This record gives sequence, structure tokens and C-alpha cells, in this order.
Amino acid sequence: MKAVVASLSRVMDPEIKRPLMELGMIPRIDIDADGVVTVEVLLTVQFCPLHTTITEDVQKAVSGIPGVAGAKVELGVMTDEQRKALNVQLRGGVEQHEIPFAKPGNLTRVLLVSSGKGGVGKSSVTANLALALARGGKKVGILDADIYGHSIPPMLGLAEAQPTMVGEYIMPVPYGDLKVMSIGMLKQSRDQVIAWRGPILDRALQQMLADVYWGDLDYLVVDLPPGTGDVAMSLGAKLPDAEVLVVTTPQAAAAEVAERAGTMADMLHQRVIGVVENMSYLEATCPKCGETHEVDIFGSGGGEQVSRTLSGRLGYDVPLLGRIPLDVTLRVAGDEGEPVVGSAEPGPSAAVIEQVAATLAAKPRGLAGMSLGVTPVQG
Ligand SMILES: Nc1ncnc2c1ncn2[C@@H]1O[C@H](COP(=O)(O)OP(=O)(O)OP(=O)(O)O)[C@@H](O)[C@H]1O
Repeated sequence: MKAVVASLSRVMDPEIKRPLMELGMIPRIDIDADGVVTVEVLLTVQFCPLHTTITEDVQKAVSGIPGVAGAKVELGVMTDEQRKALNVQLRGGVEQHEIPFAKPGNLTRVLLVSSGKGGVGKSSVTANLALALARGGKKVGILDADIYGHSIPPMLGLAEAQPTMVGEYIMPVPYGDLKVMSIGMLKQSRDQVIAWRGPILDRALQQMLADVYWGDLDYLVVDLPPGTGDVAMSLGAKLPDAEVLVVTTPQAAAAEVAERAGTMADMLHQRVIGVVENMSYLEATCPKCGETHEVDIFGSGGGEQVSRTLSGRLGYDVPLLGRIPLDVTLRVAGDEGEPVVGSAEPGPSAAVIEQVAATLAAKPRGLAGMSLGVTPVQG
């Protein structure tokens, strides 16, 4: 047994680069009468992409030891408590700040802007929607959690901005009245590629939610990466009261993937508040008749399809909140770092986004699943 423990104590977590044993990831080692060793390994998150590497490393560490006839690995997943303890350990024993938005009774509405496919305009919708809400008098923060395409800072002209630290808090970067924080702002250099997964990614998200001094917000609008990956899952656990807005294009193929993003939100017990169809049509003047027509460049009906499917699947109304046209001013404004909402030449898209913001603001947050911070009196 001693040799087995000694060998296992050298197996490192491939991502955290610290021994599995030290991280509490090996809670049990058994050796049966035939010399077969069973090692229980607790993964930090379910479906950890590194589970094969970890399993092979553990098997390799045990197999060569004299007297060992075989090695079995039983995979499990850490409980919330165990994960919390690991996070404290990774922070050098310092208890982490609480996520204000997850506290019972917190009144900030968290809107997760999600999409199935990439490039459908999710970040453009996030930035402009946040601005529209702020123009409506709300206190708004934007959190760019898109690890692959953190494009919120350049869209707001903040590509070079660095947040400052005050005490143990990170100050969000201001854009007018908006408070902005991006995963890109945590990078050491602009060209660094973020390839975080599992607990490292989880820690970065925790940091952006809890260690950033958001202050008192009416809305936190979060730009998610496209798809149904680690960020969506991690935020699902951290922000169970968040509402999800699904962005799609009119194309049937994009709509189908967007439906999956909405379904995933439901699996994480988040409410899907609505669908926004982007790049819906192009207003063009016909060279023959001289009239203006809506040209369906990317087909039509995707937004309605997602709304219909999700309403049926989730059992409540998931409305189509708006159809944003293809609009050169929106694209140029984003490229130049001054979003179209609130600009001197807003173009046709800004009005739709302002309308979506007004609809959302008029809609009270659903209380289903929310922690209200009250204890029912026993009768
Ligand atoms: N309605 C629109 N009209 C014209 N251009 C648009 C429109 N919406 C988005 N774009 C442009 O399309 C490109 C992609 O948009 P954006 O970055 O917002 O998409 P995304 O879904 O966030 O992409 P990613 O996959 O990187 O997260 C940008 O250049 C943006 O300016």
C-alpha cells in the first residue's frame, strides 16, 4: 500500500499542475486479496475533458508496482462543498468572495446572452442591449465571458483598457455609465490564447463575478461563448437565477443549434426569457421599381422557429422579442468602438434593440426557482 500511495502522490492534475492527492481528488485507494488496486478519482466537474488523461496517468502510476496485479479507476465528481474547499486551497487558504448576484434576495437581473452558432451577432446584441438598458435609466454591467471571441472591449473602444485593483477588488472599466469586465482583461497580453477549462476556467468566472466590484446593478448582461460548453455550465451553477436570451439568425440550421442552447439553459434551471433574431433582413431599394424591399439574405423564420420550439419544449412562453435587420451602421459602429445604440446615426438596428430592452425592462423577473431569502413558517 505504501508504494501505491507514494506513486499516486506524484500524479499531477494536468491542468492545475498540482498532485491529485494534494487536491483531494483521490479520496479512496483499495487493494483486494488478488492485488488489484482500485483508485477513486473525483473530477472537479462532470464531463471533465481531461478524464481520459487523468485515468491513464493514475493507471500508469499504479501498474508498474511489484505485487500489483491490476489497476482500476473509478471516476466520480466533486460535490459543491469539495469544489469550494479546492477553490479555497487554490487561493492559498483565503476564503473566496461571495457572488453578489447569487445571494438570496439580490435584485440584480442577470441576462445571459447565448447563441448556438458563433458569429450570429451575440456580442453586438449584448453591448447594444446593455447600452439601451442604461439609456433607459438602469444601472448596468457587462460581463464578457466569451473565452474564444471576447469582443466586447473592442466594440466599446476599450481594447487596451486594463482594470485597476482597489484593495482586494478589481474595478470594472467604465464606458459612460456602464461597468465593463471582460475575460480578455484578465489576460497578460492581447495575443494570449485562452485555453482554460475545468477548475481554471471556473476560477476565472468566479473571479469576474465575485472579485469585481460591481456595486449596485439593476442588470448584469453577460456575453456567453457560442454553444453549450464549459462556461454555460459553470455559470449555470453559479447563477441559477439568471435569465437567458437566445440570439439566432433566420437560417434553419442556426436556429436548430440555438434551440439546443436554450434547452441547455433549462437543464441548468435558468429561465429562457426570449429570442432575438439578428441579421433578419436587408432593407434594399429595388433597382427596377425603386421601392424598398426586405431581402431575406439568410432565409427567414429562424427566430420564430426557436421561439416556437422552446415554448413547446420548456412549457412556458419564450417570445421572439425582436428582429434586427442587417445594418452597415451597426457593423461599422462596432468596428470603431462606439456602438450603434446612442450614436448620432443609429441606423435601423438600434431602434429594434431599444425596443427589445424596453420589453425586457417592462417584464418582471420570473420568480420560479429564485432563492427569496425567506424561510417558510412551519404550521
Ligand atoms: N445586424 C447586423 N448587421 C450587420 N452586421 C452585423 C449585425 N450583427 C452583427 N454584425 C457583425 O457581424 C460580426 C459578428 O458579430 P458579433 O461579434 O456580435 O457576433 P458573435 O455572435 O458575438 O460572434 P462570436 O462567435 O465571436 O461570439 C461583427 O462584425 C458584427 O459587427
